[in-house]
Amino acid sequence: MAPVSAVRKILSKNKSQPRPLKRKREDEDISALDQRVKDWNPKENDFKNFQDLPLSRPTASGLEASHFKVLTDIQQKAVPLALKGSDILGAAKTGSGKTLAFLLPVLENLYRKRWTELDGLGALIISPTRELAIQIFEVLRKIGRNHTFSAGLVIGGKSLREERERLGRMNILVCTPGRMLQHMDQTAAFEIDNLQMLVLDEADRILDMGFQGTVDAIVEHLPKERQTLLFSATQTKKVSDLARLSLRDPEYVSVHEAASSATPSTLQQHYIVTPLPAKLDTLWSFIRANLKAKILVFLSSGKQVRFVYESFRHLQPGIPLLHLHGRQKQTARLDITTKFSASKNSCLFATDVVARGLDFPAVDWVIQLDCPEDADTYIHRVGRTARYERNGRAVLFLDPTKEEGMLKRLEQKKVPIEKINVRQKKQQSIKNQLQNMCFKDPELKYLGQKAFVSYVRSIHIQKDKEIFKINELPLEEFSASLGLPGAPRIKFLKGDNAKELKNAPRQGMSSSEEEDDNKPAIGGKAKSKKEAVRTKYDRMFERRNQDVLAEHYTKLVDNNDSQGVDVQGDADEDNDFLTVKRRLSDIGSEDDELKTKRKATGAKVIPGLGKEPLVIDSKRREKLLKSKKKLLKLKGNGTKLVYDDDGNPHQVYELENEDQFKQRGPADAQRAKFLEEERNRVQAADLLDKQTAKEKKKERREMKKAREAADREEGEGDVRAVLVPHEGPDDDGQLSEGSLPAPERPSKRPKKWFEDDSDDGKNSNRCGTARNAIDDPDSLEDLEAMASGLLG
Ligand SMILES: Nc1ncnc2c1ncn2[C@@H]1O[C@H](COP(=O)(O)OP(=O)(O)OP(=O)(O)O)[C@@H](O)[C@H]1O
Repeated sequence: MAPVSAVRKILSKNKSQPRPLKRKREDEDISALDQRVKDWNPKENDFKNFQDLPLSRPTASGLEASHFKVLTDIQQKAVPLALKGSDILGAAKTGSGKTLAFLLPVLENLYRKRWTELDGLGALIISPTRELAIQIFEVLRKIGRNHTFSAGLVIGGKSLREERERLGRMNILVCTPGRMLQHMDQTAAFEIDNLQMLVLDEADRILDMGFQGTVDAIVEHLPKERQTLLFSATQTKKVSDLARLSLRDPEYVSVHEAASSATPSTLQQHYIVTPLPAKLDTLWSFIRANLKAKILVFLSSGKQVRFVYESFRHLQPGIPLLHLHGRQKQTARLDITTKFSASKNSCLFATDVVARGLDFPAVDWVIQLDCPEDADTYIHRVGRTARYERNGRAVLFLDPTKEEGMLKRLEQKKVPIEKINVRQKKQQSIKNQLQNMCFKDPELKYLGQKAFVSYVRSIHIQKDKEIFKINELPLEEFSASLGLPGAPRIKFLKGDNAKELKNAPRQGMSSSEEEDDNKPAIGGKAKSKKEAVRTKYDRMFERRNQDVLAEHYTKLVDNNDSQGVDVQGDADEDNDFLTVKRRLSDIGSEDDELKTKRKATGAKVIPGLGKEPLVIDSKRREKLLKSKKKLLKLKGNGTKLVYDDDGNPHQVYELENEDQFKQRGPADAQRAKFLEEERNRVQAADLLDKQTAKEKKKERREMKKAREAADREEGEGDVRAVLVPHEGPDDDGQLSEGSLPAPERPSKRPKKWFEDDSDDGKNSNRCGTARNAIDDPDSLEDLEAMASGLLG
């Protein structure tokens, strides 16, 4: 997992005031602030700066230290309403400061509620991608530096157990939907009943088809009484979406709705029409002409990203190249975003995994080599440049078949875009070089083939057929332009039907958190057959040399000689519970055979398990009986029996006869019933576990509260926590499931963990604690090192 913060407690060094007196003062301050917020009327009060807002001292000083002074439009409109507790539907252009617009109310509202570590999770912030979640967490860390909340990041990439151990003590969580749901379902000690605020950043994306099931399930776990904030540059107003979140009279705050364009005014937007087979030449020529720029290039799939990155890298354009897509490891992804953020000139090839929310500083150009799936995606992609009053430029590459349709969509969304032409003099062709490279390097050729297939598939699955017309594309020439000897044959999956089309953008356009662009496109059926899901029963029957199953196995599987078993030839045709049909009456025939043999020879017969019976028909064989070891070999293993309540022995695995099985109804119905019963059983057990864990936790919390109250009375010290990411083991050791960590005893003053330009040593938190300087972390490892340094 990514870092999760630890709760730190800091001893106040201010000895001048007795402790109970200080606490009383703070209580009075918070009550006064609360009253100010209640009485405050944003319409009557003229305000431009953060210091004009009724904010707590920790937030105000955090904002100041982070150089935030003047509010942006969306902050001016949304923050006051959110401070007063309204549900908000916030819409504002990209790069206009929406992150602060929801983080400030989160900090302030929890602060005014006197939220402590013991109150559990107070706010949940959901982001569609890991990168964005990390970014939000970083901003939270900056402006929340002087608060006492614990905050964590739950985005996957590390073991569930590690995350689970710290979840119980978090006040604010920034997360991605999939991982969050996993915890909600599986972590007994994770309590969300107290949640006060739910925030969805990029709300329209989180509420769309790709995340629908997950988000609905998350919301089911949350209390209905809460404040909900939704933000996006392309906000959803769909009543059905809002109903799913049970918003209470939401305030729609849209600061740029009346504006003439949906994109920042500092953004220059162009498009060029370039035939599909010429697009790589045009991109190459563009990069060669802008070697000193910072360029972000969007492609429609991870495979395309890899091919263009690898082939351009071989060609050495003279600018650092980077690539990013959802199939990379988390550490690599973080490393690349950090590198691109820090670089002055570089070119990043990426999928839509970075299309939303990411705040790369000073990007000069956003190039859309592949057409976005819709105008909203276009708006988010170009929004990676021209952020917060900076200039930026964007170029959309369109092949002639897409020009008319896409322009129409952009116009409908108020996107001002102008056509420009490529200077033919500057156009260079790399087709021959690519062909040469693909010829010499089979791996590159293979990447090219996959890129081709994934491109065609991404067009095929698009919903908007006015833009994406697969039949009009010159695919043969396109494949040649990638350097391929011929266009790979593409067989579209049967699954690419209307139903799949609904989710198509998430698979084909690669913007999903769990991006999967490895779906088979060629020979899809054969592959899917091979990769069909294997159940535990399938695996059980595939096993060989298993003592317990040996007998059944030989009788049931791979035995086509109709002796006892009738195995179905084509697993694909059979969706039954088990793929094996049994004739159990035959299994019992062994005893009859033995009896006949004995009768015929007059010999003693000793039945063996899974072996030929041993017939004692000579002296030599009789001798065998004296050697236990040899006999064992012949006899095979013993039979394990289980006894029922009446004391009757049974085989461990008892197979019922087919007629009986059939009598109980069709196999499908039986399977459904079995699954349903098991599900209910597990759910009931889960509820019980959760309930027990909750009760234990509550008990401990009450004891702890009482203990702390006693401590405070004794004037032992002030309890404070700072927001700090943490991954190393806590000083209080492992936290067992369902239990709450014992409170840490503040023994020494924590080291300083954050520094920025304004931090001249005079800035201190409200407890007056000095901190040691540590640079801003730029990798997960740095975050971990920093946190463990602190804990050490
Ligand atoms: N009040 C402010 N004063 C100065 N800079 C600000 C202010 N608010 C935000 N910013 C800066 O503006 C930039 C964009 O902010 P942010 O990432 O919150 O935009 P956004 O509206 O969420 O964009 P997107 O729609 O792309 O997610 C950031 O670099 C942020 O630090």
